[in-house]
Amino acid sequence: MLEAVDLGLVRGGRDLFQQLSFEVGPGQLVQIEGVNGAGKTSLLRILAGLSRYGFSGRVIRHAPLMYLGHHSAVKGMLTPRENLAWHISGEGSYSPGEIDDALARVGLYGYEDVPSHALSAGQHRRVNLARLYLSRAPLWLLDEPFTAIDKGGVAELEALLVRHATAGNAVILTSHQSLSVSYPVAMLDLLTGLAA
Ligand SMILES: Nc1ncnc2c1ncn2[C@@H]1O[C@H](COP(=O)(O)OP(=O)(O)OP(=O)(O)O)[C@@H](O)[C@H]1O
Repeated sequence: MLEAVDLGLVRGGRDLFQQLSFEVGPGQLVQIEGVNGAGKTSLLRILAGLSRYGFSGRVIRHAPLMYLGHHSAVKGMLTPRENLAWHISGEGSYSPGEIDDALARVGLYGYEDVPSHALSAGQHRRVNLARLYLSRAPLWLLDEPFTAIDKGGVAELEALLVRHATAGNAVILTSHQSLSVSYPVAMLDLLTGLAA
């Protein structure tokens, strides 16, 4: 689904990674590991095609992807329903029922029409995560998807990622926590590459 070939990135005079090559195929759940500032977000943005310059190597994408960034892109003036509809408008057409169903799946039933500035940090993240329930992209690139999510939400999200991978899709994510899933998680180290 995705090939990274000889990727290299220097930031602030520091080599974050060099000659990093790996392939991610159907069914794979890949976790990028590394300490704060190691370059996980930078790599994910390169993989997503959001960083076009400043790195060496190339990325070959064989499948449509969805990227969910670290920072919440939820507009405070809009409701969760409006935010979600806006975010997924480029991916296809969805009925109001599908949008409400996605919000319900992330625990936002009853909050569909509340201005988003009145929601908590975790609820903001959940508005973003609702996009995954509507996504038709086979490859998901997720930057710290568990941030600010409570225990129940983490378990549901883990189950969703496993379902996505099991269905022959792929997920690449950054996270500082280990996933509690009964599914193989391939660890991607920025210095040594993808563990077999
Ligand atoms: N726009 C930028 N300009 C210059 N340096 C940057 C920029 N963005 C990130 N960096 C630097 O690149 C390094 C890697 O940042 P990145 O956000 O990719 O790390 P990370 O592994 O995701 O960290 P964390 O676990 O803290 O989220 C950091 O040292 C950071 O200071």
